[in-house]
Amino acid sequence: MCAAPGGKTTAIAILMKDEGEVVAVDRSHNKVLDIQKLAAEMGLNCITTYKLDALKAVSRSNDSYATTNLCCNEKNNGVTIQSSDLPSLHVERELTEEMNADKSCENGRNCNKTANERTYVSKAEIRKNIRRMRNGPGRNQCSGGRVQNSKGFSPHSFDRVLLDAPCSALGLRPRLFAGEETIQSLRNHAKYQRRMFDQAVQLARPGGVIVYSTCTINPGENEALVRYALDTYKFLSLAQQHPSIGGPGLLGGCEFPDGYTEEWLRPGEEKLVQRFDPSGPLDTIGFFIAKFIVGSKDG
Ligand SMILES: C[S@@+](CC[C@H](N)C(=O)[O-])C[C@H]1O[C@@H](n2cnc3c(N)ncnc32)[C@H](O)[C@@H]1O
Repeated sequence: MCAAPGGKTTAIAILMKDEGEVVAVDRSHNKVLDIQKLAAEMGLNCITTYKLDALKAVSRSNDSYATTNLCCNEKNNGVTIQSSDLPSLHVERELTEEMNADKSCENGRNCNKTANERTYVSKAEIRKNIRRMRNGPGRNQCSGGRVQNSKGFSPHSFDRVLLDAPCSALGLRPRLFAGEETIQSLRNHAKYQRRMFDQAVQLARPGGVIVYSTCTINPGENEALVRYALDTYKFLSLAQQHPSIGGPGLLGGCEFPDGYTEEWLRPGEEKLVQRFDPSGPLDTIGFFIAKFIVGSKDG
């Protein structure tokens, strides 16, 4: 979940020796294309991509597996457009010439066509076509590939779920704190992540694994999410991670002056998560990883 641009998706596929199936979803059409491109560049075939909002990752219908629709590009009968299928540059020249010819006609010079023969192509249209040829089609017109739209997956569809959640990114060096986040926006990230995690919990089968990760050092989006997960879903337990190179998680919690409280980890849990601190001895960005085993969901 939240897979674009596909760094972790492709790493997982490589660890799986390109066998089995890795389903990568992201809510952004163009970013899903980025995953496809990366997978193709790396010669990986076991990755299936979908455009899907992680907040709606669980299907509301009874359809098994994914309910998918073609997002666009129906005219191509499902054939992925390769760059060689795009109009070539000589067409660009022809269009430019046509544009110039139109201009001449407008000026009443060098015009061999009768008014009826002339097909009017506006300059804006020509410019748009030239742009499309250079850059590929626009955002909502399938920029060079097909993106399948998923309506969600049935509960328990997956052996393992990685939720690499969108976050405040307070661990990204050298930016770190860019001043864009407020206390409220940090709390909003946490709310959003919990809702995505709720979906991940439903998608993972009993006996499966959920990994939650962020690239922020904000405990509200990390340790507090783990607390929420363990307190809400009694069938989840933290699992040891291999390799384990990050530092321990934060114990305790925090009470803010406005009364808002965050509960973090309890003794024994801190060594089961990995916290990467950009100010620490490891030369890394800030990052956080928690791995959960999904127990029986009955009772
Ligand atoms: C931290 S990045 C993921 C990086 C990626 N996992 C990788 O390793 O290459 C977060 C991603 O979440 C996606 N995203 C944000 N909100 C989403 C949502 N509601 N549903 C699905 N994806 C979402 C963004 O488009 C972004 O690509």
